[in-house]
Amino acid sequence: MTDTDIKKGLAGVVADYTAISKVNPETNSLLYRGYPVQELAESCSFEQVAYLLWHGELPTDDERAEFEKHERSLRPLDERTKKLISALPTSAHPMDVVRTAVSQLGTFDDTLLRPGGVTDANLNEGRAMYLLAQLPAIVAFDQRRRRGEDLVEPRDDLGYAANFLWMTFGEEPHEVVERAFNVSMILYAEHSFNASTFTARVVTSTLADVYSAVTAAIGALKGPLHGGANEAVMEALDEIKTADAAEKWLDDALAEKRKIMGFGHRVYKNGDSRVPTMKQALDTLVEHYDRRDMLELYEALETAMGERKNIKPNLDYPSGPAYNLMGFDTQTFTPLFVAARVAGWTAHIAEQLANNALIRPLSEYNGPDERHVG
Ligand SMILES: CC(=O)SCCNC(=O)CCNC(=O)[C@H](O)C(C)(C)COP(=O)(O)OP(=O)(O)OC[C@H]1O[C@@H](n2cnc3c(N)ncnc32)[C@H](O)[C@@H]1OP(=O)(O)O
Ligand SMILES: O=C([O-])CC(=O)C(=O)O
Repeated sequence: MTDTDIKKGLAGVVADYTAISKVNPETNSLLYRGYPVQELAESCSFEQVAYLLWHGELPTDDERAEFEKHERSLRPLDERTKKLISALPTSAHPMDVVRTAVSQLGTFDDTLLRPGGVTDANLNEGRAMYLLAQLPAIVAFDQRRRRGEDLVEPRDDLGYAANFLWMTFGEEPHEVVERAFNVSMILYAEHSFNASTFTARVVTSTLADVYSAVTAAIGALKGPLHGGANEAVMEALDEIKTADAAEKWLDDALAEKRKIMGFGHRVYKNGDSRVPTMKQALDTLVEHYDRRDMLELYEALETAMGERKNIKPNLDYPSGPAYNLMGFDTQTFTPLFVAARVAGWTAHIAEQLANNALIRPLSEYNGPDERHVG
Protein backbone atom coordinates (compact mmCIF):
# COMPACT_ATOMS: atom_id res chain seq x y z
CA MET A 1 0.00 0.00 0.00
CA THR A 2 1.33 3.46 -0.92
CA ASP A 3 0.50 6.92 0.46
CA THR A 4 -1.71 7.53 -2.55
CA ASP A 5 -3.86 4.52 -1.63
CA ILE A 6 -4.69 6.16 1.70
CA LYS A 7 -7.63 8.52 1.28
CA LYS A 8 -6.75 10.99 4.04
CA GLY A 9 -9.92 12.63 5.33
CA LEU A 10 -11.79 10.31 2.92
CA ALA A 11 -11.30 13.11 0.37
CA GLY A 12 -12.73 12.12 -2.99
CA VAL A 13 -14.17 8.84 -1.64
CA VAL A 14 -17.74 8.01 -2.67
CA ALA A 15 -19.05 6.13 0.38
CA ASP A 16 -22.64 5.33 -0.66
CA TYR A 17 -25.62 6.45 -2.73
CA THR A 18 -27.99 9.12 -1.46
CA ALA A 19 -31.27 10.35 -2.95
CA ILE A 20 -31.57 13.24 -0.48
CA SER A 21 -29.35 15.94 -1.96
CA LYS A 22 -26.89 16.44 -4.78
CA VAL A 23 -23.91 18.74 -4.28
CA ASN A 24 -22.43 19.47 -7.70
CA PRO A 25 -19.21 21.48 -7.66
CA GLU A 26 -19.01 21.47 -11.49
CA THR A 27 -22.27 23.38 -11.91
CA ASN A 28 -21.98 25.01 -8.48
CA SER A 29 -25.42 23.72 -7.62
CA LEU A 30 -27.24 22.04 -4.77
CA LEU A 31 -30.45 20.05 -5.22
CA TYR A 32 -32.68 18.80 -2.41
CA ARG A 33 -34.57 15.78 -3.79
CA GLY A 34 -34.06 17.30 -7.25
CA TYR A 35 -35.15 20.87 -6.45
CA PRO A 36 -32.56 23.70 -6.65
CA VAL A 37 -32.07 25.00 -3.13
CA GLN A 38 -32.37 28.60 -4.37
CA GLU A 39 -35.93 27.91 -5.55
CA LEU A 40 -36.84 26.28 -2.25
CA ALA A 41 -35.39 29.24 -0.33
CA GLU A 42 -37.32 31.65 -2.53
CA SER A 43 -40.74 30.07 -2.21
CA CYS A 44 -40.95 27.54 0.62
CA SER A 45 -41.09 27.48 4.39
CA PHE A 46 -38.53 25.51 6.39
CA GLU A 47 -41.33 23.10 7.35
CA GLN A 48 -42.07 22.34 3.66
CA VAL A 49 -38.38 21.70 3.05
CA ALA A 50 -38.12 19.37 6.06
CA TYR A 51 -41.13 17.48 4.70
CA LEU A 52 -39.44 17.27 1.29
CA LEU A 53 -36.20 15.94 2.77
CA TRP A 54 -38.04 13.28 4.77
CA HIS A 55 -40.66 12.23 2.22
CA GLY A 56 -39.00 12.94 -1.13
CA GLU A 57 -41.84 15.22 -2.33
CA LEU A 58 -43.10 18.65 -1.37
CA PRO A 59 -46.29 18.39 0.72
CA THR A 60 -49.77 18.95 -0.68
CA ASP A 61 -51.81 21.61 1.17
CA ASP A 62 -53.41 18.95 3.39
CA GLU A 63 -50.10 17.25 4.11
CA ARG A 64 -48.55 20.61 4.92
CA ALA A 65 -51.36 21.52 7.32
CA GLU A 66 -51.07 18.19 9.10
CA PHE A 67 -47.28 18.44 9.30
CA GLU A 68 -47.43 21.96 10.71
CA LYS A 69 -50.06 20.98 13.28
CA HIS A 70 -47.93 18.07 14.44
CA GLU A 71 -44.74 20.15 14.62
CA ARG A 72 -46.47 22.91 16.59
CA SER A 73 -47.90 20.39 19.08
CA LEU A 74 -44.40 19.12 19.92
CA ARG A 75 -42.78 22.53 20.58
CA PRO A 76 -43.21 22.98 24.36
CA LEU A 77 -40.27 21.81 26.45
CA ASP A 78 -40.78 19.08 29.03
CA GLU A 79 -40.23 20.26 32.63
CA ARG A 80 -37.29 17.84 32.85
CA THR A 81 -35.62 19.54 29.88
CA LYS A 82 -36.09 22.99 31.41
CA LYS A 83 -34.61 21.71 34.66
CA LEU A 84 -31.65 20.08 32.93
CA ILE A 85 -30.78 23.18 30.89
CA SER A 86 -31.20 25.46 33.91
CA ALA A 87 -28.74 23.29 35.84
CA LEU A 88 -25.98 23.49 33.22
CA PRO A 89 -23.30 26.15 33.72
CA THR A 90 -23.68 29.25 31.55
CA SER A 91 -19.91 29.05 31.11
CA ALA A 92 -20.49 25.93 28.99
CA HIS A 93 -20.66 26.41 25.25
CA PRO A 94 -24.28 26.39 23.96
CA MET A 95 -23.38 23.49 21.63
CA ASP A 96 -22.62 21.42 24.74
CA VAL A 97 -26.02 22.36 26.15
CA VAL A 98 -27.82 21.40 22.94
CA ARG A 99 -25.88 18.12 22.73
CA THR A 100 -26.73 17.30 26.35
CA ALA A 101 -30.41 18.22 25.98
CA VAL A 102 -30.82 16.05 22.86
CA SER A 103 -29.13 13.17 24.63
CA GLN A 104 -31.59 13.57 27.51
CA LEU A 105 -34.57 13.54 25.11
CA GLY A 106 -33.50 10.01 24.20
CA THR A 107 -33.98 8.92 27.81
CA PHE A 108 -37.67 9.95 27.70
CA ASP A 109 -38.43 7.69 24.73
CA ASP A 110 -39.36 4.26 26.06
CA THR A 111 -40.39 3.06 22.59
CA LEU A 112 -36.65 2.56 22.04
CA LEU A 113 -36.88 -0.48 24.29
CA ARG A 114 -39.61 -2.20 22.26
CA PRO A 115 -38.46 -5.09 20.09
CA GLY A 116 -37.49 -3.42 16.80
CA GLY A 117 -38.20 -0.01 18.34
CA VAL A 118 -34.85 1.51 17.38
CA THR A 119 -35.11 0.83 13.67
CA ASP A 120 -38.89 1.19 13.16
CA ALA A 121 -39.31 3.73 10.32
CA ASN A 122 -42.58 5.17 11.66
CA LEU A 123 -41.20 5.63 15.14
CA ASN A 124 -38.08 7.25 13.67
CA GLU A 125 -40.21 9.67 11.67
CA GLY A 126 -41.95 10.66 14.91
CA ARG A 127 -38.59 11.10 16.63
CA ALA A 128 -37.32 13.27 13.78
CA MET A 129 -40.37 15.52 14.13
CA TYR A 130 -39.93 15.66 17.91
CA LEU A 131 -36.29 16.76 17.55
CA LEU A 132 -37.16 19.28 14.82
CA ALA A 133 -39.85 20.81 17.06
CA GLN A 134 -37.85 20.75 20.30
CA LEU A 135 -34.51 22.13 19.11
CA PRO A 136 -35.68 25.74 18.59
CA ALA A 137 -37.11 25.78 22.12
CA ILE A 138 -33.84 24.38 23.53
CA VAL A 139 -31.66 26.87 21.63
CA ALA A 140 -33.89 29.85 22.43
CA PHE A 141 -34.19 29.02 26.12
CA ASP A 142 -30.42 28.60 26.45
CA GLN A 143 -29.69 32.00 24.91
CA ARG A 144 -32.35 33.65 27.10
CA ARG A 145 -31.13 32.18 30.38
CA ARG A 146 -27.59 33.36 29.59
CA ARG A 147 -28.99 36.88 29.33
CA GLY A 148 -30.84 36.48 32.64
CA GLU A 149 -34.19 36.33 30.80
CA ASP A 150 -37.11 33.99 31.47
CA LEU A 151 -38.21 31.27 29.08
CA VAL A 152 -40.72 32.35 26.43
CA GLU A 153 -43.26 29.61 25.66
CA PRO A 154 -43.78 28.64 22.01
CA ARG A 155 -46.80 29.88 20.05
CA ASP A 156 -48.86 27.54 17.90
CA ASP A 157 -50.15 30.37 15.71
CA LEU A 158 -46.69 31.07 14.28
CA GLY A 159 -44.68 29.20 11.64
CA TYR A 160 -41.35 27.59 12.50
CA ALA A 161 -39.12 30.60 11.73
CA ALA A 162 -41.36 33.22 13.37
CA ASN A 163 -41.88 31.06 16.45
CA PHE A 164 -38.13 30.41 16.78
CA LEU A 165 -37.48 34.17 16.78
CA TRP A 166 -40.43 34.76 19.12
CA MET A 167 -39.10 32.24 21.67
CA THR A 168 -35.61 33.77 21.45
CA PHE A 169 -36.43 37.47 21.60
CA GLY A 170 -39.93 37.55 23.11
CA GLU A 171 -41.35 39.58 20.25
CA GLU A 172 -42.78 38.83 16.84
CA PRO A 173 -40.13 39.32 14.16
CA HIS A 174 -40.29 41.87 11.37
CA GLU A 175 -41.11 40.10 8.09
CA VAL A 176 -37.64 40.93 6.67
CA VAL A 177 -35.99 39.18 9.60
CA GLU A 178 -38.36 36.22 9.53
CA ARG A 179 -37.72 35.77 5.82
CA ALA A 180 -33.93 35.93 6.14
CA PHE A 181 -34.03 33.48 9.03
CA ASN A 182 -36.25 31.07 7.09
CA VAL A 183 -33.83 31.24 4.15
CA SER A 184 -30.86 30.48 6.42
CA MET A 185 -32.65 27.46 7.93
CA ILE A 186 -33.43 26.08 4.45
CA LEU A 187 -29.85 26.58 3.25
CA TYR A 188 -28.46 24.90 6.36
CA ALA A 189 -30.92 21.97 6.29
CA GLU A 190 -28.96 19.48 4.20
CA HIS A 191 -25.64 18.96 2.42
CA SER A 192 -25.04 15.29 1.51
CA PHE A 193 -22.15 13.47 3.24
CA ASN A 194 -20.67 16.37 5.24
CA ALA A 195 -18.82 15.43 8.44
CA SER A 196 -21.78 15.65 10.84
CA THR A 197 -24.19 13.80 8.53
CA PHE A 198 -21.60 11.12 7.91
CA THR A 199 -21.16 10.84 11.68
CA ALA A 200 -24.92 10.33 12.05
CA ARG A 201 -24.80 7.65 9.37
CA VAL A 202 -21.84 5.87 11.02
CA VAL A 203 -23.66 5.76 14.37
CA THR A 204 -26.89 4.63 12.69
CA SER A 205 -25.03 1.91 10.79
CA THR A 206 -24.34 0.17 14.12
CA LEU A 207 -28.14 0.13 14.68
CA ALA A 208 -27.86 2.64 17.51
CA ASP A 209 -30.88 4.94 17.94
CA VAL A 210 -31.73 8.34 16.40
CA TYR A 211 -30.89 10.28 19.58
CA SER A 212 -27.42 8.72 19.72
CA ALA A 213 -26.83 9.53 16.05
CA VAL A 214 -28.02 13.13 16.40
CA THR A 215 -26.05 13.65 19.63
CA ALA A 216 -22.90 12.45 17.85
CA ALA A 217 -23.67 14.62 14.81
CA ILE A 218 -23.96 17.67 17.06
CA GLY A 219 -20.48 16.86 18.38
CA ALA A 220 -19.13 16.71 14.83
CA LEU A 221 -20.82 19.97 13.85
CA LYS A 222 -19.30 21.86 16.78
CA GLY A 223 -15.80 22.01 15.33
CA PRO A 224 -14.68 25.18 13.54
CA LEU A 225 -13.76 23.30 10.36
CA HIS A 226 -17.49 22.48 10.04
CA GLY A 227 -20.48 24.22 11.69
CA GLY A 228 -18.45 26.03 14.32
CA ALA A 229 -17.16 28.26 11.53
CA ASN A 230 -20.23 30.54 11.57
CA GLU A 231 -19.38 31.53 15.13
CA ALA A 232 -15.68 31.86 14.27
CA VAL A 233 -16.53 34.16 11.33
CA MET A 234 -18.20 36.58 13.70
CA GLU A 235 -15.27 36.45 16.09
CA ALA A 236 -12.97 37.39 13.20
CA LEU A 237 -15.24 40.24 12.05
CA ASP A 238 -15.41 41.51 15.66
CA GLU A 239 -11.63 41.35 15.83
CA ILE A 240 -11.17 43.25 12.54
CA LYS A 241 -13.80 45.85 13.48
CA THR A 242 -13.72 48.06 10.35
CA ALA A 243 -13.40 47.49 6.60
CA ASP A 244 -10.16 49.45 6.32
CA ALA A 245 -8.47 47.06 8.79
CA ALA A 246 -9.38 43.91 6.85
CA GLU A 247 -6.31 43.64 4.58
CA LYS A 248 -3.76 44.00 7.36
CA TRP A 249 -5.69 41.62 9.63
CA LEU A 250 -5.77 39.04 6.85
CA ASP A 251 -2.08 39.40 6.00
CA ASP A 252 -1.18 38.92 9.66
CA ALA A 253 -3.50 35.93 10.01
CA LEU A 254 -2.14 34.27 6.87
CA ALA A 255 1.44 34.96 7.96
CA GLU A 256 0.61 33.09 11.18
CA LYS A 257 -0.77 30.27 8.97
CA ARG A 258 -4.24 30.70 10.45
CA LYS A 259 -7.24 29.26 8.61
CA ILE A 260 -9.67 32.02 7.73
CA MET A 261 -13.04 30.87 8.99
CA GLY A 262 -15.97 30.92 6.58
CA PHE A 263 -13.71 30.40 3.54
CA GLY A 264 -12.95 27.24 1.59
CA HIS A 265 -14.83 23.98 1.20
CA ARG A 266 -13.98 20.32 0.79
CA VAL A 267 -16.30 19.88 -2.20
CA TYR A 268 -16.86 23.30 -3.76
CA LYS A 269 -13.61 24.76 -5.00
CA ASN A 270 -15.26 27.53 -6.98
CA GLY A 271 -17.62 28.99 -4.44
CA ASP A 272 -20.42 27.54 -2.31
CA SER A 273 -23.75 27.25 -4.17
CA ARG A 274 -25.64 28.64 -1.16
CA VAL A 275 -23.62 31.82 -0.65
CA PRO A 276 -25.37 34.09 -3.20
CA THR A 277 -28.78 33.31 -1.68
CA MET A 278 -27.57 33.87 1.89
CA LYS A 279 -25.71 37.03 0.82
CA GLN A 280 -28.98 38.41 -0.61
CA ALA A 281 -30.66 37.66 2.72
CA LEU A 282 -27.79 39.42 4.51
CA ASP A 283 -28.23 42.44 2.22
CA THR A 284 -31.89 42.72 3.25
CA LEU A 285 -30.86 42.65 6.91
CA VAL A 286 -28.14 45.27 6.36
CA GLU A 287 -30.77 47.54 4.87
CA HIS A 288 -33.36 46.75 7.54
CA TYR A 289 -30.96 47.45 10.40
CA ASP A 290 -29.15 50.24 8.52
CA ARG A 291 -25.75 48.57 8.99
CA ARG A 292 -23.70 49.37 5.88
CA ASP A 293 -20.61 49.15 8.05
CA MET A 294 -21.20 45.40 8.43
CA LEU A 295 -21.53 44.96 4.68
CA GLU A 296 -18.36 46.94 4.00
CA LEU A 297 -16.42 44.84 6.49
CA TYR A 298 -17.87 41.64 4.98
CA GLU A 299 -16.93 42.68 1.45
CA ALA A 300 -13.47 43.94 2.40
CA LEU A 301 -12.45 40.60 3.92
CA GLU A 302 -13.98 38.62 1.06
CA THR A 303 -12.14 40.74 -1.52
CA ALA A 304 -8.83 40.54 0.32
CA MET A 305 -9.16 36.75 0.69
CA GLY A 306 -9.92 36.47 -3.03
CA GLU A 307 -6.83 38.53 -3.91
CA ARG A 308 -4.47 36.79 -1.49
CA LYS A 309 -5.60 33.15 -1.73
CA ASN A 310 -8.35 32.96 -4.36
CA ILE A 311 -10.46 31.08 -1.80
CA LYS A 312 -14.19 31.80 -1.77
CA PRO A 313 -16.62 32.06 1.14
CA ASN A 314 -18.78 29.16 2.28
CA LEU A 315 -22.30 29.42 3.76
CA ASP A 316 -20.95 30.18 7.23
CA TYR A 317 -19.49 33.47 6.00
CA PRO A 318 -22.75 35.32 5.24
CA SER A 319 -24.78 33.53 7.91
CA GLY A 320 -22.47 34.61 10.75
CA PRO A 321 -23.09 38.36 10.30
CA ALA A 322 -26.75 37.71 9.39
CA TYR A 323 -27.37 36.02 12.76
CA ASN A 324 -25.44 38.81 14.47
CA LEU A 325 -27.69 41.45 12.93
CA MET A 326 -30.78 39.48 13.96
CA GLY A 327 -29.58 39.74 17.56
CA PHE A 328 -28.34 36.22 18.28
CA ASP A 329 -25.34 35.82 20.59
CA THR A 330 -22.29 34.62 18.64
CA GLN A 331 -22.16 31.33 20.56
CA THR A 332 -25.75 30.59 19.53
CA PHE A 333 -24.91 30.53 15.80
CA THR A 334 -23.84 26.88 15.59
CA PRO A 335 -26.86 25.71 17.64
CA LEU A 336 -29.00 27.43 14.96
CA PHE A 337 -27.19 25.28 12.39
CA VAL A 338 -28.07 22.21 14.51
CA ALA A 339 -31.76 23.16 14.54
CA ALA A 340 -31.78 23.33 10.73
CA ARG A 341 -29.49 20.38 9.97
CA VAL A 342 -31.47 17.98 12.13
CA ALA A 343 -33.85 17.80 9.15
CA GLY A 344 -31.02 16.51 6.95
CA TRP A 345 -29.47 14.28 9.61
CA THR A 346 -32.75 12.48 10.28
CA ALA A 347 -33.42 12.05 6.54
CA HIS A 348 -29.99 10.39 6.25
CA ILE A 349 -30.61 8.22 9.31
CA ALA A 350 -33.78 6.90 7.66
CA GLU A 351 -31.97 6.36 4.34
CA GLN A 352 -29.10 4.55 6.06
CA LEU A 353 -31.47 2.24 7.93
CA ALA A 354 -33.48 1.46 4.81
CA ASN A 355 -30.41 -0.08 3.20
CA ASN A 356 -27.92 -0.53 5.99
CA ALA A 357 -24.33 -1.73 5.92
CA LEU A 358 -22.06 -1.27 8.93
CA ILE A 359 -19.63 1.56 8.14
CA ARG A 360 -16.20 0.31 9.01
CA PRO A 361 -13.25 1.26 6.77
CA LEU A 362 -9.77 -0.24 6.96
CA SER A 363 -6.56 1.32 8.16
CA GLU A 364 -2.94 0.66 7.19
CA TYR A 365 -0.93 -0.10 10.34
CA ASN A 366 2.28 1.94 10.69
CA GLY A 367 3.12 1.36 14.37
CA PRO A 368 5.95 -0.76 15.84
CA ASP A 369 6.53 -4.29 14.53
CA GLU A 370 5.25 -7.12 16.69
CA ARG A 371 7.05 -7.22 20.06
CA HIS A 372 6.51 -8.97 23.37
CA VAL A 373 6.11 -8.03 27.02
CA GLY A 374 9.12 -8.89 29.21
C1 LIG B 1 -20.99 24.67 6.45
C2 LIG B 1 -19.61 24.15 6.50
O1 LIG B 1 -19.28 23.32 7.28
S1 LIG B 1 -18.57 24.81 5.36
C3 LIG B 1 -16.94 24.68 6.07
C4 LIG B 1 -16.78 25.62 7.22
N1 LIG B 1 -15.39 25.64 7.68
C5 LIG B 1 -14.61 26.72 7.56
O2 LIG B 1 -15.02 27.77 7.08
C6 LIG B 1 -13.23 26.60 8.12
C7 LIG B 1 -12.18 27.20 7.22
N2 LIG B 1 -11.96 26.37 6.05
C8 LIG B 1 -11.16 25.26 6.09
O3 LIG B 1 -10.55 24.95 7.10
C9 LIG B 1 -11.09 24.41 4.84
O4 LIG B 1 -11.34 25.16 3.70
C10 LIG B 1 -12.05 23.21 4.90
C11 LIG B 1 -11.78 22.36 6.15
C12 LIG B 1 -13.50 23.68 4.94
C13 LIG B 1 -11.89 22.35 3.66
O5 LIG B 1 -10.65 21.85 3.75
P1 LIG B 1 -9.94 20.79 2.78
O6 LIG B 1 -10.80 20.36 1.68
O7 LIG B 1 -9.42 19.73 3.64
O8 LIG B 1 -8.85 21.67 2.15
P2 LIG B 1 -7.48 22.01 2.82
O9 LIG B 1 -7.66 22.40 4.24
O10 LIG B 1 -6.56 20.88 2.52
O11 LIG B 1 -7.10 23.28 1.98
C14 LIG B 1 -6.39 23.28 0.74
C15 LIG B 1 -5.44 24.45 0.74
O12 LIG B 1 -6.20 25.67 0.87
C16 LIG B 1 -5.87 26.34 2.08
N3 LIG B 1 -7.10 26.79 2.72
C17 LIG B 1 -8.32 26.20 2.62
N4 LIG B 1 -9.20 26.88 3.33
C18 LIG B 1 -8.54 27.91 3.89
C19 LIG B 1 -8.94 28.94 4.73
N5 LIG B 1 -10.20 29.06 5.15
N6 LIG B 1 -8.01 29.83 5.14
C20 LIG B 1 -6.73 29.73 4.72
N7 LIG B 1 -6.30 28.75 3.91
C21 LIG B 1 -7.20 27.85 3.50
C22 LIG B 1 -5.20 25.28 2.96
O13 LIG B 1 -4.34 25.86 3.90
C23 LIG B 1 -4.50 24.45 1.94
O14 LIG B 1 -3.34 25.11 1.54
P3 LIG B 1 -1.98 24.28 1.23
O15 LIG B 1 -2.32 23.39 0.08
O16 LIG B 1 -0.99 25.35 0.94
O17 LIG B 1 -1.69 23.51 2.48
O1 LIG C 1 -20.52 19.75 2.97
C1 LIG C 1 -19.65 20.01 3.80
O2 LIG C 1 -18.55 19.40 3.89
C2 LIG C 1 -19.85 21.09 4.79
C3 LIG C 1 -21.02 21.93 4.47
O3 LIG C 1 -20.98 22.82 3.66
C4 LIG C 1 -22.28 21.62 5.14
O4 LIG C 1 -22.35 20.64 5.88
O5 LIG C 1 -23.25 22.37 4.94
